[in-house]
Amino acid sequence: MLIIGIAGGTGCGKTTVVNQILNELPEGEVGILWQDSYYKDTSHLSYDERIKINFDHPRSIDFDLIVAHLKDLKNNKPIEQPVYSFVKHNRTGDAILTHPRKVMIVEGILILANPELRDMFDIKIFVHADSDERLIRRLKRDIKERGRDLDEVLNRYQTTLKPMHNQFIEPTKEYADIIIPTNKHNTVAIDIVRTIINDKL
Ligand SMILES: Nc1ncnc2c1ncn2[C@@H]1O[C@H](COP(=O)(O)OP(=O)(O)O)[C@@H](O)[C@H]1O
Ligand SMILES: Nc1ccn([C@@H]2O[C@H](COP(=O)(O)O)[C@@H](O)[C@H]2O)c(=O)n1
Repeated sequence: MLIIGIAGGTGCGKTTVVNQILNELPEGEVGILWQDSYYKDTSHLSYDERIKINFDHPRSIDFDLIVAHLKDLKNNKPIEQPVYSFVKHNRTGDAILTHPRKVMIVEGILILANPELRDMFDIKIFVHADSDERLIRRLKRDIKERGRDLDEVLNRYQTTLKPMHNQFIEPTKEYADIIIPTNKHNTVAIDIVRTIINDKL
């Protein structure tokens, strides 16, 4: 099994890169773990308490569960990946049966910040877009897809997202084997990643 970690700040284009890689590889050979699926269970908190959580800090993520799931997949065991709701700020209680595949991708803002998880990756990719570009993309996406408004996104950006990005996410760029710039669509980088994956398979 080849395990690829894809990190980068919110809105940099990680999901887009994952989908581009998926399109380039044979169906059924690639599986994905989304870091967002592994936000800690917050069922014990009220909605008003949940919206105050700092979702850009590593302690908001259940890294132990990601690592355990990745180990199971490596041992050829399927796992139940939790489903997360950005609207409820909590796990939904559902899970997606995720089977081991030749290539497993782990995607998320903080996946290179946890040493145990980081050490499990054969290839580490950091997707980069300038912070103004990421903020614009995040604003559009969160309003359209995640039930947010302008004030919520800008307030979260100033209070937690930007400082956490500078403290925990940007520094993990140094661990990357490949940095993909996505201020524009970058088909050359995707071709290179596809070639590397095919080479290793
Ligand atoms: N290279 C790019 N150029 C322009 N827009 C992009 C690019 N990559 C992603 N986007 C757009 O930016 C938004 C956030 O991208 P996404 O892949 O969801 O980022 P992430 O998963 O890193 O948060 C999406 O609406 C997506 O269509
Ligand atoms: N309930 C939540 C949980 C997380 N977020 C934000 O999601 C971002 C990470 O996801 P990307 O797809 O953008 O990589 C992160 O920056 C959190 O602030 C949220 O808004 N609500």
